Amino acid sequence: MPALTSIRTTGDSKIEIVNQLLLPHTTEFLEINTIDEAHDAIKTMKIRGAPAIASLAALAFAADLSRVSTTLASPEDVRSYVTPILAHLYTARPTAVNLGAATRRLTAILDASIAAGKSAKEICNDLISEAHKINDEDLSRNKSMAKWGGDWLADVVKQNGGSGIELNVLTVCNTGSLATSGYGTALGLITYLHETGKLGKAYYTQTAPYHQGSRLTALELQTLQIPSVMICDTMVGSLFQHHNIHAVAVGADRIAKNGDTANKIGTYNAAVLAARHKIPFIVVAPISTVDLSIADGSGIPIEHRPPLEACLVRGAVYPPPADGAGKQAVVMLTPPNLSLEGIYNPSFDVTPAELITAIVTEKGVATRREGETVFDLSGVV
Ligand SMILES: CSC[C@H]1O[C@H](OP(=O)(O)O)[C@H](O)[C@@H]1O
Repeated sequence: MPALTSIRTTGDSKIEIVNQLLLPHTTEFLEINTIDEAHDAIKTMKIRGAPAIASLAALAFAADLSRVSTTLASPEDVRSYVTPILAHLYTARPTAVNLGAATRRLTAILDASIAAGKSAKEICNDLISEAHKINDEDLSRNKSMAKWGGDWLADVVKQNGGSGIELNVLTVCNTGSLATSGYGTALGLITYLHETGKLGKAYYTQTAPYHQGSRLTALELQTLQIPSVMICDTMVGSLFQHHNIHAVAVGADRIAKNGDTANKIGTYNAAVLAARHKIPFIVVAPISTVDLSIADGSGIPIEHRPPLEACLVRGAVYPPPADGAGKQAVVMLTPPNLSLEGIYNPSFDVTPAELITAIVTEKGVATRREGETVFDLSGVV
């Protein structure tokens, strides 16, 4: 069965996303026809995943500019039109830097094309072409990262006396094709180990409250026929105590210059427990996730989602109705009179660099020097 996809473009260049709020039991594709629809889909998490939201923003930008380019007579008309659009898209979600990297990259193309004295039409073509590259390049870099990280892990296990096969890897959240433009980041590493005969089992946390793990990673691993085990978020410590886990591999939403990494809430917990059990902790993320303008994790903005989202269990009724159509089951987990002020709901946490064993990008694997608590990422960005 083919891998799932977060975004697809149809023959007549329409953009469609799968509504991830309804997965796994309902697969519904939504057309994204405007910038505002793209912004809303990102903000409400119909689409999520740091690289995937950057890809949708870029594709929506390109489609919008294609529609209006003939009305933009001068380079300054182009600048006046695209600048507020890029600024608006960046406001959709604050923590993942890939979205900001994409808008900055398009702004740089705008500046360079104007400085080169190009016509409005040429500038629009340059921007549209670059926007499509942002989406198109994701798949190949994910496969590069998967190989870098998978080969590194197998070598480390062998250096420590292991066989380098039957590797059991825990992951948090969802970092597969539903979070990217294909193959995934941390889940790409797990897929690579499976494809090369080195994987034992993939373990994954449910990742409440959005349940990226139980709703999305479960679906992806079953689709890819990768042997897997789901655990509740509270079970990571017990898993490490009673099972032979060779590594934890996670994605990232923003990596600071020193290697401190923001990722889905619960990642820090897993990192602390991995350190306690001397299990390698690997972050897998494209260079566009590294934010060298931020010195350390204290500078990473952490998104707090609406408190009500922490009280809901999104999913489907079980067993699925006879007609097979999944229903959106939304269950209030708290007393109806609970004040929303009494709910803490950060969507991400920051794992200090000292708890991270390796950071993998499409350029290679970075590890900390002996005795160092921070990374020098210059070799992998
Ligand atoms: C491919 S990395 C995806 C990254 O994004 C997820 O967050 P969200 O589902 O809220 O977009 C999670 O942090 C993943 O690691």
